[in-house]
Amino acid sequence: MKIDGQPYRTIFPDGDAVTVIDQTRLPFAFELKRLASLDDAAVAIRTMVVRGAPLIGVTAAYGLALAMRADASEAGIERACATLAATRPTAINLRWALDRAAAVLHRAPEAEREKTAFAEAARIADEDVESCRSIGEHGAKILAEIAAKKSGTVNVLTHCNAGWLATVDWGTALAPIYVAHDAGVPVHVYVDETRPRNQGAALTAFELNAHGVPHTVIADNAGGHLMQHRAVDVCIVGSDRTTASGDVCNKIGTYLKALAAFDNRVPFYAALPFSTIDWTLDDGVRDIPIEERDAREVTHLTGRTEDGGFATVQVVSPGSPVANPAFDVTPARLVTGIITERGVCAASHEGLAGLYPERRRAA
Ligand SMILES: CSC[C@H]1O[C@H](OP(=O)(O)O)[C@H](O)[C@@H]1O
Repeated sequence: MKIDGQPYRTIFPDGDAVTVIDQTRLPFAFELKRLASLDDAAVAIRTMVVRGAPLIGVTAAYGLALAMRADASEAGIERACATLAATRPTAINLRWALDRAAAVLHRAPEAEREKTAFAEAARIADEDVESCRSIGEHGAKILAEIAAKKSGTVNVLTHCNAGWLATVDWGTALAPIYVAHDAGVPVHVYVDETRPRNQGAALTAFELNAHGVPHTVIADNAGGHLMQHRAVDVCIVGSDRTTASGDVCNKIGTYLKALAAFDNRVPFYAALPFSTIDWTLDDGVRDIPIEERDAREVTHLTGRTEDGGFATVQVVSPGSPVANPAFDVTPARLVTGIITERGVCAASHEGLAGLYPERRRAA
């Protein structure tokens, strides 16, 4: 997407390294960061310099390529994959990208593995851009239908950041909003701030401001009230891992929005590319690993001071124990539909197998 008229991807090759947007500095500073080694890539994922399931996967693929420069042996591939896989456990795109790139590398001569790995990472990145653009096209039809039916602005609620900053470009949940907005469909977005990392308030708001999309930032706890008062026409969220049965794992708090949507008969969609589907799982609540992040993310907040600097302050009573699960799972029964690069389907085995027949399980 564009920043001050300049087109950007969230990650791109930069000589013998890769450059990413440092998302920990947004929205108050737009800074680029060079990743020149496996460890640089691993730290960037773990500390959320880069975040968002598809972007995590692409960064891991480039991290594997950077690792090949140092050690392109079979053991080097395994060690690099283990290091990158250990950074964050929930987004399936990480494992998916590493498995895909490693399979290509095992078939390549050792001397060609660095070049081969960079080429595969670039292919994964390009595919992500095309998948997300297609998600936007399919999802925009839903928004256009709602706007036409009500003869007015379609109000979308979204949670966390599933925009172009969470992918290589376009985004997943925000892609339909960009496509609809650019096509002249009147769209307004309620942006959940999304405690504790505030990806909504910091990143989604930054994106929508940059693209000129009307939006309103709200406290996480306001969404249910707005849905009760018919202020929300549809919810669209992203996903870090969706099971073959349509259970949707996403940022903590998504499940609560889905419950409020279900209770108020507000359509609730998850937008995700093929690389976010875990075909090996059926019961997401039971089987998807939920990342537990550092307590400091809950006890402290970092933001801009009145004089334009940065500061971190404590917001929780000292000494109180803290829990910080980073994701939750919305059961398929609460999901109206899944918006993918191949179209929109029901959140079910049948729905997903209909879009991905090559994944249909033997009866
Ligand atoms: C398009 S994936 C976006 C997804 O990733 C976010 O998690 P995190 O910021 O911790 O990487 C969140 O769950 C978003 O919905």
